[in-house]
Amino acid sequence: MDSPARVSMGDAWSWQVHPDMESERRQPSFDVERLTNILDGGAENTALRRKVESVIHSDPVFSLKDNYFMSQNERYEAGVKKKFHLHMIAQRLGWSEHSREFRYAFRALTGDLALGLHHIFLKSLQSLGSEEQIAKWAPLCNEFRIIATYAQTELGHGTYLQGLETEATYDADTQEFVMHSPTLTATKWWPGDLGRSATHALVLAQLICSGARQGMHAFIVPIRSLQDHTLLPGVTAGDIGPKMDFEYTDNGFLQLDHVRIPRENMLSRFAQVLPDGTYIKLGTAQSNYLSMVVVRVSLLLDEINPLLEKACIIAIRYSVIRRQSRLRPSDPEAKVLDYQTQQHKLFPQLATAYAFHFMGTSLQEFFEESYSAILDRDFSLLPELHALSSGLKAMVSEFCTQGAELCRRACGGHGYSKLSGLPSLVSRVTASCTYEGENTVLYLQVARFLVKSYLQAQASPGSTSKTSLPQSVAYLTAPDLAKCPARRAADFLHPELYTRAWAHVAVRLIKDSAHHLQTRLQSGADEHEAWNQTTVIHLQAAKAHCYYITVKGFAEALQKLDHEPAIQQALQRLCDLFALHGEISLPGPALPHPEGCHLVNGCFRLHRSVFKFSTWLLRWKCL
Ligand SMILES: CCCCCCC/C=C/C(=O)SCCNC(=O)CCNC(=O)[C@H](O)C(C)(C)COP(=O)(O)OP(=O)(O)OC[C@H]1O[C@@H](n2cnc3c(N)ncnc32)[C@H](O)[C@@H]1OP(=O)(O)O
Ligand SMILES: Cc1cc2nc3c(=O)[nH]c(=O)nc-3n(C[C@H](O)[C@H](O)[C@H](O)COP(=O)(O)OP(=O)(O)OC[C@H]3O[C@@H](n4cnc5c(N)ncnc54)[C@H](O)[C@@H]3O)c2cc1C
Repeated sequence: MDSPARVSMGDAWSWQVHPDMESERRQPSFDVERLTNILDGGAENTALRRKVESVIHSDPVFSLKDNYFMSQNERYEAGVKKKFHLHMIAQRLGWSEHSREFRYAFRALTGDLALGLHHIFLKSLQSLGSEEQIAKWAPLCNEFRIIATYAQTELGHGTYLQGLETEATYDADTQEFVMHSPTLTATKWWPGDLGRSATHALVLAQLICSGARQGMHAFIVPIRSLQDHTLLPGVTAGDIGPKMDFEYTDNGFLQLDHVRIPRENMLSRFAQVLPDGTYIKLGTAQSNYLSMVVVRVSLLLDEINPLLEKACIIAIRYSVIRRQSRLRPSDPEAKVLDYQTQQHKLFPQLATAYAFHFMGTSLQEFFEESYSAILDRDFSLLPELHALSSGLKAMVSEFCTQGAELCRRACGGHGYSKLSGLPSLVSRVTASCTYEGENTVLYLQVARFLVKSYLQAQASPGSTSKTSLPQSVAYLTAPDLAKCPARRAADFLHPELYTRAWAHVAVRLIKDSAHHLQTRLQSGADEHEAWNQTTVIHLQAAKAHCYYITVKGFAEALQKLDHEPAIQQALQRLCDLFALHGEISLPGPALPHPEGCHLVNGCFRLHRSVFKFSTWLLRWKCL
């Protein structure tokens, strides 16, 4: 069970649970252990998670007590020490690289480990490498005989991958690639573990062979000696210096001066260069972007949403034991959680964390189904997977960043103390809006997919482009709501209604964005200018689509809990709150339309009643 909150009992500090916390936890309406099992994916996983957590929390090497008093160098050294200490524990206990044990250990350590990019290198190797290359390099990584990073972003380009300047020129005479940074802006900048740790880098570079530029490909480049860790000839690298967070990761820079690597070092699942320099394309133009899709999906459940979950737990526990001011002059000082404004700050964040948990689980299932097909070079599901992973990474990181900051502010002065844990959660989750694809750019990728899907849905029946739509946009062809069926506020508490309402909002925005685009084109703007002039509404459409996907995923997950009525009812309140609060937190999509206003007005009235339900529920689960 949860560790007792250390509290002051008069003058003596004790490890007993605070009486206010104790009272909140008394007489739950549902079986908390069963809900815990559901969130863990089964009782067996709960037991395993707790076993791993006890190993981590009882080991003094993993103590966090000095974290906030360390310099950047000390944080980095501590991160490396913890990483290898965990690796030795894993070897001793038989935890394998992709095991549940490792996931639980990482989560228990709040990712406070160095060499995070070493694992992103491994994911990229498994996505882009041939079976032979995986067989060669994966064991070296798993046994830490090499330490690797993923070096894609340059000083001059992070988003626009077609603009990457690092070159990989094939020399048929020696069957080697010549890796070179032709300009200052070609300097690789940001890759984690590059500044001091990595011995190898997966360098994403423009392939030049047979006299042509073939686009971005991935090359394994040795950068430091395995004997004495010094930089190899032609390699300049170092740390990029202080950052907003991630002090335990040595984000670095890299310049290559005509560094030669063997032909076999280009990852070749989707493209090959033959000894004579012939280029063989085995995938699509974007196949080498696959590793970013893989990482975006993995970050949702393993890195980003857990940061909001932790912020909610800290802030709601604080709000139960913090007493401030009086609800009535004759009352004792009130728990700040009893103020509706405090509930209005925190409960939607908790609902969001639960919504993202269930959505992330269903995205993971879709990912596993489509990823294995893509590895076999069936790319039919890749456009939908790219759109889903891009949009949901953008939305989850945006909402988790906003939510964690709200939780921090809800804790008053203590929320500004690093010792609360909240400032670090906020500064860490903030980075997720930028890394692995800047959010605006990723939302626009979704918008591009939505406009294409909408036009496909509008194509005349029987026309060649009238093929069936991908599952996640099937709602574009569903019969639209002629009028909002709700007649009173309580009608909005029906998942089927609010899911359809969100589909309606998304369809309307997608339709508006497509029509705006058409109008610009008809007024004479070329396709690029017309697109740029309508990107703000495209962004709204993409956000509404992602919110609809999340509401739908959460509601569908709860339908599978009929055998757990008490838990289902409790989580239903969270789903209601997430769905309805979205109409307020994303006011743009709903307001302009009569139904939309009806929906929002209903939400405001309803919001309070949902809060009443949730006050009682939510104090419980996360305490
Ligand atoms: C514990 C540790 C935690 C922290 C770890 C942090 C680690 C961080 C690592 C990094 O940040 S690594 C670097 C990440 N960088 C990016 O994500 C770059 C973002 N930019 C892009 O993804 C692309 O450049 C773009 C913005 C999507 C643009 O692509 P492009 O330049 O090719 O032009 P478009 O015309 O927009 O797209 C053409 C075509 O390609 C499809 N597409 C684009 N990306 C993908 C993809 N990833 N997978 C599949 N398909 C993709 C796009 O939909 C277009 O398709 P069509 O519409 O033409 O069919
Ligand atoms: C903590 C952290 C860790 C990182 N780790 C790594 C790593 O390990 N390896 C690695 O390769 N990279 C890494 N990165 C780099 C990261 O991937 C890039 O910062 C990210 O892709 C954004 O690119 P950029 O910084 O060039 O910003 P830009 O792309 O220049 O974005 C700047 C602004 O321009 C806007 N913009 C850009 N293009 C468009 C467009 N087409 N339409 C509309 N607006 C646009 C963006 O929305 C944004 O507002 C890391 C970054 C951070 C913060």
